[in-house]
Amino acid sequence: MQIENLRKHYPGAENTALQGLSLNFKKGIIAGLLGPNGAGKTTTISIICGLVKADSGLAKVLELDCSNDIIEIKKKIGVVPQQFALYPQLTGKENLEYVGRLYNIPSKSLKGKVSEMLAHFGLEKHANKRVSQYSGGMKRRANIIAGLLHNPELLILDEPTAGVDVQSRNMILDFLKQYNVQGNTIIYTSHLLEEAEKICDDVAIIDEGKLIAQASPKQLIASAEGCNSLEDVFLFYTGRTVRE
Ligand SMILES: Nc1ncnc2c1ncn2[C@@H]1O[C@H](COP(=O)(O)OP(=O)(O)OP(=O)(O)O)[C@@H](O)[C@H]1O
Repeated sequence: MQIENLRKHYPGAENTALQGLSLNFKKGIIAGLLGPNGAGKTTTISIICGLVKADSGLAKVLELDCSNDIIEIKKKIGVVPQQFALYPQLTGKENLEYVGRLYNIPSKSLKGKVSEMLAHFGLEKHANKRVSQYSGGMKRRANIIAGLLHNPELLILDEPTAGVDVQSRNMILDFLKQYNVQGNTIIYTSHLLEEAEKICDDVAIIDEGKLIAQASPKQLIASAEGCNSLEDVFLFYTGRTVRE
């Protein structure tokens, strides 16, 4: 992913969401896009996925231009949004089969793939339950499956472990590591810095729509004075003031 001097001001908004954001993530890694509330993480992801149009600047993924090649990009990337992208009145299985059809997964293989993923994420017993009856952790896991059913080479997740218990979180993180080992790239946002420190190869800390620091968690910790963890580094660069 390559972002250069990206700017975005939402019409009528008080603050500018992205103020010349530049950053690169290499292929094949697990990358963390970190920042306080309102830093511009979701806006960045939305521009990459073609959901939001930047005012200016360049955004490329997999050598494709996010403002022109969005149809091609959508085939190759998977996006797991912060909000659940599931129909509450449909069962988990129905939701995922619907998503699979949107991605043109052949119906012959779709049912098998959905069953396999439901089992992998510990949801096989709940496949025929309506999503409205799922717990928060179950919805999170189903939401992740919906983003990767088509086997994307780049998976982008916006706070995939928000509000889940330790068991679900471990399952999700183990899956992400495994998916990465298979050669896929992962970019994810999280407010859980201990988690990001454990799984990310490269971390970009952004604040007020700009890049503040980028390196591996180890390098960031070593180069920021008095810091022993990624959370220390985060506070070192972004301060202790509570954001709106
Ligand atoms: N649709 C919108 N209309 C107006 N302003 C918006 C809109 N979406 C985001 N913003 C503003 O843009 C800025 C960046 O928001 P964004 O959601 O990208 O941040 P974030 O880093 O993802 O935050 P969080 O960690 O809280 O999810 C904030 O000031 C936010 O209020």
